[in-house]
Amino acid sequence: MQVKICGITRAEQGQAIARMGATALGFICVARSPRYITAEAIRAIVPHLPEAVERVGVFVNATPAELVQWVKVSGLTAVQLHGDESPQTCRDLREALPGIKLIKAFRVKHPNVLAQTDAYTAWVDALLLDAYHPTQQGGTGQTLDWETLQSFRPAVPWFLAGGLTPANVREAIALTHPDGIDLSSGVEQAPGIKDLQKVEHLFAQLQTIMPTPLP
Ligand SMILES: O=C(O)c1ccccc1N[C@@H]1O[C@H](COP(=O)(O)O)[C@@H](O)[C@H]1O
Repeated sequence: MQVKICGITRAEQGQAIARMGATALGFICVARSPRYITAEAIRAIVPHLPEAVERVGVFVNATPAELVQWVKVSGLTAVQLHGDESPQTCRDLREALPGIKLIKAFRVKHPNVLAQTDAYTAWVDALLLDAYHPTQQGGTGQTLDWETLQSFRPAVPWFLAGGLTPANVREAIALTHPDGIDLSSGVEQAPGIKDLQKVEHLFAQLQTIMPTPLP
């Protein structure tokens, strides 16, 4: 099970969370987010992290040229496309960002969004499903209707996101069987500041359902 913890802004927190067993750390590269971090600040954090941990930049409708520049400056190993990026944009990014993993995120307003994901799987490494919110693009703490995801089995691995917490993560996994989970506001004390006790509680919960969830 992949475990991505998103909204990292501090090196010591990223390091501690990686040590607890996160397989990926997310950095919010969206200027209007309260969890925003610059490319230069990510670059300063990266040397403190284990090499094996994926460093995921989260973007909303950034252009390919902007993404190339962010990756070059920051040391990201993956980008999460959390806006309305088209399959063609993902295809272009595949070429523009060789060696960088692409994760296409969908904010699921209605279950029919799931059918749209098929058009992306040839161009991305993973999908991510997040909850829909009318005014915010992510980090909302809203959950999806997990019942509607029970038979979601795309051709690439997928992450469940949206309002996951140490208290609900076991039920969410049991109902949806994702390849990975992604948590942000459910393990933070304030936007951009993680609550390490909550993260520890999360991994303790995961340990009860997967004896060896950690890398
Ligand atoms: O966290 C943000 O501020 C954010 C801003 C813009 C796009 C995505 C953002 N976060 C992503 O939201 C999901 C779920 O967050 P939560 O667990 O419900 O708080 C996660 O994938 C973040 O990467």
